This record gives sequence, C-alpha cells and structure tokens, in this order.
Amino acid sequence: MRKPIIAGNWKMNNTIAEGMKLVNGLTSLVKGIKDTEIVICPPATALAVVTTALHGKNIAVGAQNVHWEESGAYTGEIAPAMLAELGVKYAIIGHSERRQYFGETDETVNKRARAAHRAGITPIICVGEPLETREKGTYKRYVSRQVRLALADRKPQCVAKFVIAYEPIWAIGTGKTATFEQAQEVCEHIRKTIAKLYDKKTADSVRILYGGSVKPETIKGLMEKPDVDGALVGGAALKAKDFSEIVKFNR
Ligand SMILES: O=C[C@H](O)COP(=O)(O)O
Repeated sequence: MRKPIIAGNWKMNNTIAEGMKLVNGLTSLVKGIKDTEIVICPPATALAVVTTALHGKNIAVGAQNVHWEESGAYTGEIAPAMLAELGVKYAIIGHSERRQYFGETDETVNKRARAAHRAGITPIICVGEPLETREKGTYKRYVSRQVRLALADRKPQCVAKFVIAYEPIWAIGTGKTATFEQAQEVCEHIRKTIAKLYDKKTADSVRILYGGSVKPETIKGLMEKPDVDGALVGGAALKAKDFSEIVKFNR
C-alpha cells in the first residue's frame, strides 16, 4: 500500500516572513493528518527557518534542487549533505522549469537523484512532455525515455524509494489540468516502464505523483486513479487554505 504524498513547490516565491506566515496557517489546518505525507518545498533561503519551525510536525520539507557533488567549486549550488543537515527530507529534481531555463539534462537529473538518495534525501524526479509532443502523440515514449535515463544504473532497492512526478509541461501554471484519464494513462505507463526496467515489486513501491494546475476541485478525481499516488502542486501551494484542502482530498 503506497502512502499518498501531497507536495507543494513554492518555486521562487515567499520571503522568510511570507513563508512563515504560510507555514503557520498550514500547520493548524493540517494538524493531526497522518495518512498522507505532506511536503513543502520552499526556496533555499527559507529552508533553515522552515525546517526548524516544522521539526516534529506532520509536514516534511523538501528542497527545489540539489547538486551531485559533496562539495567544491560550484558557485550557487547546494550539496546534499548541506540539505540533510537542515533536516530536509525530499528534493525536487529535474523540474521542467530547471530543464527549460537552466540547462538541466537527463544526465544531471540522474546524478542529482543518486546524490540525494545517498544523503538520505528522497528525490522527487520530474518528467513530462511539452505540448507539441502531446499533440504528436509520442508523449508516452518521451516520458519513458526520461524515466529510463533518470533511473539508469540505480539499484531496485533505491528506485523503490524514489518518487516520480508526472508533470505535462502544457498543464503547468496554465490552469489546464490534464484530465484524470490523461494523468492515469501516463502514471500507469511510468509504472509499467519501471516494471520492465526492474520488476513489478519495485514498480509497485514507487510513488508517482501528478503535477500541473492541481486545485482543491481536481485532487479527488486524480487521487481516485489507481496509479496516481499524490500531487506536486505549484500555484495552489501558495495559499494555506487551498493547499490544506488538497491535502485533505480523502476527507
Ligand atoms: O511543481 C509544480 C508544478 O510545476 C505545478 O505547478 P502549478 O500547480 O502551478 O501548475
């Protein structure tokens, strides 16, 4: 039985003061929830304060990226151990915005995921096709290639703990959520791809999230799909009420 995850990606939003306001609101709204893993991913500047505030609470903290080296001359980057030291439990890796604007490749996604796992941080590996690939009809092939390259050379016991987020680029920040059937089709395809690369047991352990304009109104339908284990939420994660309603999809 896979435990659902609802993760909020704040992207480049919220100062520490703004972020703490959001955290305080959210903490009381989701108090007592244990059957869903709740994750928030603030910008790097707020990680120390937010992890301290959430220590011992039912909301885990994730980073929005992580470098693959342990230390060195990589200006602007953050090493896995630096995040682990703060109590960061998850790291978003290969978000389409990082692939599009910052030259992230399948190879660097693979390296970052490996380094995160080694430091005890669960990678949330993002995959998803652009609109033209969706329209051409080759999206399943596109996504399975991203999954294969992201997981290349990883052992099944490590892959079993990974989280994969299917985020069709055409649905991110556009208000255009994929239909529940479209989300299920690709999440199921990702699971089948992992079963082919590894085995059914590994594939059945991996949690696969959907991301792209998820709202309180759409989460229930998404979560009813058998291969959707949660959501990676952008815009709606910036409002405590909306995000808490998404977290409470089964209530
Ligand atoms: O990481 C989150 C995704 O990019 C989704 O963002 P969105 O919910 O604003 O569409």
